This record gives sequence, C-alpha cells and structure tokens, in this order.
Amino acid sequence: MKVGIIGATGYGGLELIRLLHNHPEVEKMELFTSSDEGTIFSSRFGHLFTIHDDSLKKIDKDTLASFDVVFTSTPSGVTGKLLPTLVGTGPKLIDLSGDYRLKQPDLYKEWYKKEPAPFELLQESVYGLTEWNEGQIKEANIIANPGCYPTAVLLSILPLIKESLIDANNLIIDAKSGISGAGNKPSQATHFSETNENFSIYKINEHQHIPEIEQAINLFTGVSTTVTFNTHLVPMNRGILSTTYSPTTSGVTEEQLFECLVETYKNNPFVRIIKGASSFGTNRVKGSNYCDISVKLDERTNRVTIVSVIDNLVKGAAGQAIQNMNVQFGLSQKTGLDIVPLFI
Ligand SMILES: NC(=O)C1=CN([C@@H]2O[C@H](COP(=O)(O)OP(=O)(O)OC[C@H]3O[C@@H](n4cnc5c(N)ncnc54)[C@H](OP(=O)(O)O)[C@@H]3O)[C@@H](O)[C@H]2O)C=CC1
Ligand SMILES: CC(=O)N[C@@H](CCC(=O)OP(=O)(O)O)C(=O)O
Repeated sequence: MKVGIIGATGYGGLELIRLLHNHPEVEKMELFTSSDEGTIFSSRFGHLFTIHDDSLKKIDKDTLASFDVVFTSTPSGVTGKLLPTLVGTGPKLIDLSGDYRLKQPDLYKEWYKKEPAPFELLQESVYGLTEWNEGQIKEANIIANPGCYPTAVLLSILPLIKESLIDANNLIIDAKSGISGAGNKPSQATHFSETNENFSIYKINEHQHIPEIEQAINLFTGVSTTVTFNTHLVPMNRGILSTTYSPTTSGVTEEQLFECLVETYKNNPFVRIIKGASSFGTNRVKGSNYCDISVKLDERTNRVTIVSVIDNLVKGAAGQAIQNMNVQFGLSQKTGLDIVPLFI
C-alpha cells in the first residue's frame, strides 16, 4: 500500500508516521508539507534518523493521485479547500481535522468560525468512529476522523443511550486533555510557564466538539439531545479522560450498565470495559489505540459516573485513522496497531 501524509510535521502526522512505520501492508510512505519542501525529515525530527530520511514533498494533486490512501492532518479550515481538489483522483482520503465531521455547514461556521467545506462533500464523507460505523467506513472515499474528545466521550455513552439505560437529556460531560491536543503551534494558552503547575477549564460551553457529540448521538442512537460538555487542560503531554454524569433510567443496576458495554464491544479489540474500578488514569492507554471505559452507579443519587480514557494522538487521532484505513482495505482492525500501552 502506498500512503501519503499531508501535515506530517504536526503531532498527528508524526504519530501517523510512528504507527504506519510498523504497518505490514504499507510499502511506501511519503510526507507532504505546505511550508518546508525539500527538507530531510529526520534532520528536523531527529528521532526518525535512519527511519525516515526522505525529504518533505510539495502538496501536489498529480503526485498524490498515485497513492492508495492520503491522510490529511492539518489545522481546521485547510481540507475544506484542499480535499475538493483531491476527491475522485484516486486515493482514499482520511481527514483528521474537523472540516468534514459536521453535516450542516452552518454548524461548522458557527462553532469553528471558518468557511465550511462544500456541501456535497460534507454529505459524502463518513464519520469514522470505527466501532460504530464499520459498514459505511468500508465503502467510504472520504473519512471524517472523529475529534479526540468526541472519541472518548461517544464510545463510553453511546451504548447506554442506545439501550435507554441513562437519561440522554441530562448529560454532563467533563473532559480533560493533555497539551498535545492543541497541536504543535506555540501559543499563549499552551506556553510552558502558563500550563505547568496549572489546571484550567477552557472554551466554557463553547467547545467545537459539542455539535459533533450531539450529531453523533443522533446518528448512532436516533436520540436528539443537547449536552453540557466542558474541557480542561492538564499539564501533561498526552491523554484524555472523560467523565460523564447522568441520571439512570428507573431501576437500572450497575451490572446492567456494565453488561451493556461488554455486550456492545465484545467483538471490538480496542475497547476494554473495566469492572468495578475505583480509580482510573490515562496511563492505562498511553501510546496505544485502546479506549478503556468504566461505569460506577451512585445508588444514593441514582446517577452513574461513566469514565473513559484514550491517548488523544492514537485512538483520538492517528490510531483511529489507521483503524479506519484497515477497515477500508479489508484488513483486520488490529493491523499495525497491536501496541502495548506505555504506562510510565
Ligand atoms: N492533536 C490532537 O490530539 C488531535 C488533533 N486533531 C486534529 O487533527 C489536525 C492536526 O492536528 P495536529 O497534528 O495536532 O496539528 P499541528 O498543528 O501539530 O500540525 C498541523 C500540520 O498541518 C500543516 N499545515 C498547516 N497549515 C497548512 C496548510 N495551509 N496546508 C497544508 N498543511 C498545513 C503543518 O505542517 P507543514 O507546515 O509542514 O505543512 C502542521 O505541522 C487538526 O485539525 C486537529 O484539530 C484531531 C484529533 C486529535
Ligand atoms: C487540548 C486542546 O486544545 N485540544 C483541542 C482539540 C482540538 C481538536 O481536536 O479540534 P478539531 O475539532 O479541529 O479537530 C481543543 O480543545 O480545541
């Protein structure tokens, strides 16, 4: 398989390179840039010395036409314009940005404050939450890889909403992320002296992943709802922990909630349901494509606490993108992704 990566110099791109390097079906990998053409990749990223010593190439649709798959890992607003030039030229397109996730252009405009991608391509793109959309992903030419937060949130709550075990009209979702979630471009908000020894909430009630979560709940369960969703920055590099608080439906037990998750994901290698955990952290999944989920019912309040953890750069980005590529090409989902978490 011949694979191209646009945005290879970013955090998502670097993670694609790390994982695809060990993918047995990838024979050739070329890296594309909008700003650093001709630079030897390993001269910029020394950890790839002897692993990827080729130069960065200019983004060019005729060159890209000979690839089997092209990953775009670029800031929002880029692929809305770039992908229309690549659609139909040959490769399968897997976009890691938010540009093709929201079906309604007005929602994208409202939450991303940017111009949306063309309407027809928004309708053609397939939402790449692998465990929930395998059938469509298999046939897709354009995959909108989910956001990092929505991946952690949706995997943990969709089964319980679908089986009406929780009250989908009262969801409070509280999520925390490591700083690599913000990408490699330095900013005031991610400056070391302002993130180290600090813990902050940001984009209060305004996060762009709110409409994505609501759209996906509706797509996969048929339930229309609004959610309270807030995000926090944790002074660590990788990892997302999502905690959802929800009232349960009358009479539901912790065992039923647990069994629902186990049953939903019994054939899905990357979702692990953990029984009776009283503590839970992102080091369970660091560097891997796993999403670990735990549920605990508070019988005093009849509210359930649903916790999930992912590595934002793996299951939240590059890993899930490769999982989707595997589905598209008829490979086992685990191909190239069978990685033991780092833990420390
Ligand atoms: N970081 C994360 O945890 C996650 C990120 N995402 C999304 O994935 C995308 C990539 O994220 P991330 O890797 O963190 O971002 P980064 O900011 O780290 O990297 C983005 C890369 O895109 C390239 N780029 C910038 N502008 C353009 C342009 N106009 N045309 C083509 N390429 C461009 C740059 O490379 P060059 O200058 O070489 O072209 C840059 O290195 C984003 O949309 C992000 O929201 C999704 C899930 C998780
Ligand atoms: C820690 C951090 O800043 N995370 C980013 C996640 C970005 C992302 O995934 O945004 P897209 O929807 O454009 O893909 C954020 O909260 O905006």
